[in-house]
Amino acid sequence: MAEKTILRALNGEVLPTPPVWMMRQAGRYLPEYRATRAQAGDFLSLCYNPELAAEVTLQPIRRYGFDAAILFADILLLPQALGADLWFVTGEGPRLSTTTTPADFAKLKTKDDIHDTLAPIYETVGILSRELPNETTLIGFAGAPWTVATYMIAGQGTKDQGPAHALKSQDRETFSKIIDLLTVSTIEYLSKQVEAGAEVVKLFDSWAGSLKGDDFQDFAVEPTRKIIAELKARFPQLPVIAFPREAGEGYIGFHEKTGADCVALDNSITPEWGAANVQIAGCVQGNLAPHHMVTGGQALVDETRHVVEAFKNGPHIFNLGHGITPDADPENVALMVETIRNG
Ligand SMILES: Cc1c2[nH]c(c1CCC(=O)O)Cc1[nH]c(c(CCC(=O)O)c1C)Cc1[nH]c(c(CCC(=O)O)c1C)Cc1[nH]c(c(C)c1CCC(=O)O)C2
Repeated sequence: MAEKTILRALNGEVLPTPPVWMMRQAGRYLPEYRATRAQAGDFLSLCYNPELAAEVTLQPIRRYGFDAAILFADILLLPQALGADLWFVTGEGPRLSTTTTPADFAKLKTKDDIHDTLAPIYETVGILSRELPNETTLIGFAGAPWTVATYMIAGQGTKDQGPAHALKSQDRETFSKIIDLLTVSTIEYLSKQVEAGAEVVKLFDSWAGSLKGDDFQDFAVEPTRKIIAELKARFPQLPVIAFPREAGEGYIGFHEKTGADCVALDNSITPEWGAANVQIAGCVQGNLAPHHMVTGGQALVDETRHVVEAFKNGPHIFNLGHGITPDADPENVALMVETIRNG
């Protein structure tokens, strides 16, 4: 039987205390992260510097003793490896060269040509698998194809993913080709992470909630199912976490439809709803609202206890419902961890 708490929960075990980690746990709310990022120069230079990327991954483990470390990288490194230009505008977010026409698509590389660009990421994974404490699980990740496609098509983050929805209806062929290229490339990218030492992988589908009806099946469920099926063919023991953020009713049956071992829940659903409708099918991860890491106090303690209590009868990994924000207070994170572990 697996020893590490995260692997035990992913294997379906119900633990007396849920293991815990946080999305974006290595991030700007930590002064030591800001210092290392300044040393690297900027965010992308940090992602591609294996020593420093490993250092920021380890910082929250040292501070809080989280049960898992997530590789420090970004979901947009894959489109960059496929040939898109990528840069970050401070205070605004990512920008990419757009892929919207057959000619744009034809310029992209193939799934077999991504590894030169991504080699430093695999090196970071290798360093982490050697340096992490024995009890800490190493999580690799990628964006799910739909979410990554929304950025490639719009060239930036969008509120409603309008440009991706438009391409989907106006040039279905090009849109589908982008999704398919991302699907096969993600399989190769995650396989290399696993070979380098990732013990679990997570697929971030941050914009799954904007896919409705058949689109949710075709572009959130199906690419995720294909990626998981091929990864499990290659690595039969590999646990996979899927995060179809704001899927709502779409969360129901997501384990069975995709083969995910764990489904991560966001804050748009209550823990009770998640337990009754999603955890019945397997492990869930979540779902404390990230604002508690800013506001703290008794509400943080009460809500942390509420989440633990609601999920206590099934396999559960404690996490936030989305990434911790830069304005969070590191003391509040300590209070959350203390509350989970000591009641
Ligand atoms: C949509 C998306 C992106 N990146 C990611 C998603 C999906 C999850 C989600 O919905 O949050 C995922 C991601 N981004 C990052 C990680 C590393 C692992 C982790 O800490 O969870 C992961 C898993 C680091 C990061 N990725 C980014 C930062 C902040 C960069 C900085 O230091 O300035 C970090 C730590 C930048 C980023 N990267 C992206 C955006 C939109 C931004 C800008 C927004 C922001 O500033 O928070 C794309």
